[in-house]
Amino acid sequence: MSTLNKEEQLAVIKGQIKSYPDFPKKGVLFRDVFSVLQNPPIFQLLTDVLIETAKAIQPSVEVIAAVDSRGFLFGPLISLALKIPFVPIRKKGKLPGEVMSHSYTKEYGEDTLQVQVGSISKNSRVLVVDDLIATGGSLKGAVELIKKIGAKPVACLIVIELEDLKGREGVTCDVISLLKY
Ligand SMILES: O=P(O)(O)OC[C@H]1O[C@H](OP(=O)(O)OP(=O)(O)O)[C@H](O)[C@@H]1O
Ligand SMILES: Nc1ncnc2[nH]cnc12
Repeated sequence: MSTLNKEEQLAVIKGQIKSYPDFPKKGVLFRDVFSVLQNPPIFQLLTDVLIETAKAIQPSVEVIAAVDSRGFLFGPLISLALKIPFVPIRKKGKLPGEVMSHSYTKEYGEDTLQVQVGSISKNSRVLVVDDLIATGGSLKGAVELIKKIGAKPVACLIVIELEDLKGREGVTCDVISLLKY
């Protein structure tokens, strides 16, 4: 794998992603990132590419935040490699203590995200991680929450981008995606 250039590495990862028409609703083509995790060498390759990409972000990031739940597959791995804290942004009702909330619309429904007040130091530079951007509702919600608690979203790092849905347009920081559909 290591002899492949970046473009070839991304092509190998993309080749592992399975797509399911009409899931979870008619008209949605579901891109299943879990299919990558079923192949350890390709999961390792994806993890390495994410870590390398996160390390190159300028200004350097101080905290990794990831979106419940598929963002949790990758966010902690990146935080360990960069030796910086990991903070979860969870769906409503899952986090104890004082939280801030943001409701939003996504490709196949509505939801509310929450973050614990005090989980990220004020003015910290944050990288937001998720598996996929569709309409951008979830990512936009996560970015707004990070701002609400006084931290600074520097960029979002996403595995899969559904470009036709133009989700990145609503997100108020840089969006870096590895695989475009
Ligand atoms: O750009 P959007 O239209 O907001 O859609 C993208 C979001 O949808 C999926 O999460 P989902 O809410 O289905 O939860 P899950 O990760 O727990 O499956 C995906 O993991 C993203 O977080
Ligand atoms: N098309 C899609 N595939 C996988 N996850 C999604 N989340 C929102 N839209 C999605």
